[in-house]
Amino acid sequence: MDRSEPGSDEEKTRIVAEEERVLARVHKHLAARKMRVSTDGIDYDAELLSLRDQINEARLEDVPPLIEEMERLSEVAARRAKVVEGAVDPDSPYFGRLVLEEGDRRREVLIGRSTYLDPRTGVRIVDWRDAPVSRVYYRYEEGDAYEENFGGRDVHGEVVTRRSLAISSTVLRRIGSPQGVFVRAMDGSWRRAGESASRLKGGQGAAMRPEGHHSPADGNGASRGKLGMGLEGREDRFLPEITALIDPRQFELITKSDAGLVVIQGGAGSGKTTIGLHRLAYLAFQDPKRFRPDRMLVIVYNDALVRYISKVLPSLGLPQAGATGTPVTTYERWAAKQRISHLRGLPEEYTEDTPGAVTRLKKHPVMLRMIDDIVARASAKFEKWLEQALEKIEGKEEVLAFFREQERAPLAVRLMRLSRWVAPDELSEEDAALEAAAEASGEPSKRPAPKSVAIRHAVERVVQRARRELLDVSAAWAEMLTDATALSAAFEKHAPGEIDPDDLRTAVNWCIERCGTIMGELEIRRDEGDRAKEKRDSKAPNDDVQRAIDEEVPQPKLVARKRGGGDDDEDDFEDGEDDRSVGIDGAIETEPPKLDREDDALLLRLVQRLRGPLVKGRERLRYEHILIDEAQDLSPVELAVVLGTSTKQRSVTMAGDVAQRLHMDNGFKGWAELLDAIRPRRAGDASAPVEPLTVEPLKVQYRSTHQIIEFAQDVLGPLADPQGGHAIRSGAPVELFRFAHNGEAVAFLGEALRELMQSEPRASVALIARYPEQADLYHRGLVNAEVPHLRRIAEQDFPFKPGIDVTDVRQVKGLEFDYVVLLEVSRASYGNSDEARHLLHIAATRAAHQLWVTCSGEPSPLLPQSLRDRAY
Ligand SMILES: Nc1ncnc2c1ncn2[C@@H]1O[C@H](COP(=O)(O)OP(=O)(O)OP(=O)(O)O)[C@@H](O)[C@H]1O
Repeated sequence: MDRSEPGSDEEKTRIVAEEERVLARVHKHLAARKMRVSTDGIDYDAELLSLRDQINEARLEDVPPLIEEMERLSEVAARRAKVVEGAVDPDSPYFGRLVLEEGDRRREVLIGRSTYLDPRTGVRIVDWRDAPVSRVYYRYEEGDAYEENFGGRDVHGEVVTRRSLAISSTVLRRIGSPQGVFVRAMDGSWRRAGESASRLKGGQGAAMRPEGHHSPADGNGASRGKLGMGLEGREDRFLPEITALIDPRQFELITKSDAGLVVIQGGAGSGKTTIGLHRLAYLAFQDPKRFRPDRMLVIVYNDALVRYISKVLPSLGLPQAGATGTPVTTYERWAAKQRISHLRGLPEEYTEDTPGAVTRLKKHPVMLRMIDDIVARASAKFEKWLEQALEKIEGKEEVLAFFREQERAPLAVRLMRLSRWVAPDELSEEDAALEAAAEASGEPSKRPAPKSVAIRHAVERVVQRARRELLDVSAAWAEMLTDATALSAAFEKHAPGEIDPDDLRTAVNWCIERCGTIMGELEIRRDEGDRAKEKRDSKAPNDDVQRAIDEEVPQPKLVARKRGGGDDDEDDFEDGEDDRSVGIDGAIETEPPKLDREDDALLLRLVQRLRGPLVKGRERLRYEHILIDEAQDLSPVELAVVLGTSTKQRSVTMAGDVAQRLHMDNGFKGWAELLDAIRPRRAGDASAPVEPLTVEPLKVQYRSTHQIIEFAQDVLGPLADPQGGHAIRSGAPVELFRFAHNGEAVAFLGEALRELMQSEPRASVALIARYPEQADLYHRGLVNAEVPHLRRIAEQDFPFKPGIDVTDVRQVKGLEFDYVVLLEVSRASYGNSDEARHLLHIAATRAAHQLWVTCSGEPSPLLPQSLRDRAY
């Protein structure tokens, strides 16, 4: 469309004027209300107190109307409190405007982040989470007829006007309407989005608009060799602003049923994280009691996202993460915390150099089957002991039947139930707490308990023994990882051909060495703990559920073992910092034993299956809703552990993208396979219900331009999903720049970046290398080239501010930047492997508007041929 035709200017003027008028009216009203609230507010408390006095003194027949009046008044007071306190932010009071026509009635509804209704003035702001009005906003377009149920009434109507608005610091800055997107420039003038961008490019007609629809004629190379799209005045893409733009498909996912597992699969930048977080906010609004913020959990991929999301949660109406807020964490942090709190005494540090073969083994879905087998073997062993102990006692069959009926519960719970059943009068507080914690794991049997003292004694003896010998999680873990025969049999049975025998050997050898040391240390500490315990008053009440089921004695922090230092056993377990051992000859000695990161999941899964659900203090650790972002990068065992903390309704959102896998060794094959792997399988129950699986695809990739998405799909090669999504914006072509030497590359980029920072000081730029060392090199070079606003990001410490972040590809997952330059996309950095394809895909799709690729050696074979042909 020709943007300069007079008609479109009139349209712009009319729409802008309309919206400015509405905003002025709302501001005027809000200012007046502020005055009113402070001067003529009714004192509802006083009125209610007076009514209460009247009721006390009233005759019987007068009481009902007084009570009715009291109820009415308290409702009004509550509503008013909600509305008045409903914190309409005058800086940004709403982000959407609807004009609805129902019969001969027309009404205007503004959509915002909280509700504010004033029938007198007709100012009506409705919270976006408040259906059904929000449904009309999100699901219908301007001109659509709708049918909705408002407060029990079926209503037909038409959407006369539907606009999205960006208002910040009280100023209207952007209007989205079917007639076009209008943006306020710094000088206060209004333009259609796209106009100024193409003008900045010398009017060559390349449609580098930050908004609008993609047209194939766009992107004709007008910007070759120039970084920057003239994004002055562009809209903020941060979460709060996106609430206005959510599309009907995304809205459908946000408002999905509050029970069951939902998998959102979507290409890079299709809004998975956005939707997951809005879903959290929506659920909390619909049922604030159940979805209390602190009863939900958000697991994201990295620390940068933890920081970013914690910061934006309040804008979605959820309190800041903290004691009462929703915990936002990475899986690794969450798992380490749980593991340390449930299994004290094990090392708290992790090895940095876990071999790939070990990771592959420990993350393989077969580990879940191994854990099933361990639990089944332990139960069988217990049954055998029980049978032997009860051999000549009448009623044996009944006891065994009771134990077998509890099959669904973790072993510790089964033992506890059994001993409570035979000796109900010996109910301890711990037992009751454990039962409460295990409530979801199958009901206790209703059989009448046997009275025989002989049974009682025999059962107690066997239960005691089992608690000592069968519930030892660390021992089970060590046994599982070091039994090469059992491991290879399990692979043979469940995943034939999925592990290389050499890999298995390497992994088992590694585990034998590590588990041996760790278990040895644990053994000594237990002995010491036992001795210490003996000294203490052994009858001291212990009301800690965790300890009731914890056979391991809590210990001071494990520190380095001195070896070769002579007789210094006494020093082995000092409660102190890491005292790396120094031998007689002064040489640095062996490191203290460490776990592999992957051990956390295995240990925690064993805790869940043997001892019972994870706990927090005295209560079961349970989340009403769990959002797991980048779920494709968790292994089935890790997911099973996290999902084991969801409530019975299992309200879970898993967001992910098969194309953005980073952990190639986590056994991920697809969503269906993943869910199948974590499906509960209980001994002897092959028909356990398969969890209903809904994989919900998101098809529109909002972040990046059509050119960037095409490039990113190309580098995936055979891994690309033919059903993948599509971009809706068009921009500059992706460029490849080849240099003879990286010094030349630095000089070239230095100039382009200096220019960019000058012309677009608000732009966010990422320079993404494959390896940290490359990032260091470029960073140093660019500092010398005096590029301003330069930051070297090595540890996820992105400031989310305009400027240039020089980093490596493993840091950037889930993030986004206006411009991205991929550094050194050479054969050496991105060879022909699946991992390199995924990495390149992830790095490229961080760019919203423009992508450059540089290389000073032989270009990567993953780069599209056409790009290599036209490289600079
Ligand atoms: N309906 C929408 N309209 C406009 N922009 C949107 C919409 N939904 C999401 N976005 C924007 O698209 C970008 C990508 O969103 P988000 O980060 O949620 O995607 P993602 O699928 O999680 O991405 P990735 O897979 O790369 O982690 C963000 O800038 C977001 O604000």
